[in-house]
Amino acid sequence: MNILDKIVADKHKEVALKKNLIPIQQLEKSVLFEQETVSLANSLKNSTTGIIAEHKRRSPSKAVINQKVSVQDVAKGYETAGACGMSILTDGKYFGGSLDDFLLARAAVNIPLLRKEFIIDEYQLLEAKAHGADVILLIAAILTKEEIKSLSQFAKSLSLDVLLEVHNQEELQKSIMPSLDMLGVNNRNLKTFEVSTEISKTLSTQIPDDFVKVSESGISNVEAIKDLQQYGYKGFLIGENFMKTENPGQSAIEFLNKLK
Ligand SMILES: O=C(O)c1ccccc1NCC(=O)[C@H](O)[C@H](O)COP(=O)(O)O
Repeated sequence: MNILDKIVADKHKEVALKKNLIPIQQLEKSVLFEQETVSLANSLKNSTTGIIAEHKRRSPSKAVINQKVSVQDVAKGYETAGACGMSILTDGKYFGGSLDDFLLARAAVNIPLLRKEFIIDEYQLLEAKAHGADVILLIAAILTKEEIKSLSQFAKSLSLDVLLEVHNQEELQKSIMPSLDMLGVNNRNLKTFEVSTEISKTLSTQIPDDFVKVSESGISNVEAIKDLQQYGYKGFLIGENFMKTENPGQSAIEFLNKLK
């Protein structure tokens, strides 16, 4: 079994347990559930930099990245830097994240927040909404076309933006549908962990103009962004490059200063 299959198998068990612990009605009663969302897609469209900065303590490909920094400090640093949005890993087992991290970031900043999760069930979208998310991620590699359609439509009914992630042509072809706001190309093959921004370039011409194009993973310098902008990319998801430093917020500030 590859790592992605393992993550998804664990996620099914986790969601089944949570559904018994916290009923949907309780999620819907959260004050944040009623909060108006801010569109990441609009923020990217209006930006010349397009950085979505990520909070990521560890990962299957890199083990520990940063266990020391506080999520609030990271969030405030990213907002000060001028990031268009922040992505927060909420998976505990493989990434060391949590929904508590999400709440702390929500309380600290006003920029759009993306719940970075392995979404396989509508319940996780209600959780995202109840914790103040503006955007959710759907990963084509772990969902059927029908699941992408129903989950994205449900997310839109909750006023959440949808970022759909692909890694190859087949995933892209099954995913193009009007209930998505952004199409992300993950430069990391989630089964082998190989990383190359070439895949963003190759798939760029096949992404219709109606979607905001986002390039994800393995971006570590301003030159890579300038290059990807030539292929129509408006958003750039960066995690490790900031998180591996002692002060991720400060690293984002320096990075964006070079980009502006
Ligand atoms: O990062 C991993 O090792 C990983 C492994 C398996 C599934 C997902 C994984 N990462 C999620 C992401 O897509 C990245 O966190 C995100 O795009 C940022 O990437 P990076 O800038 O390379 O940290």
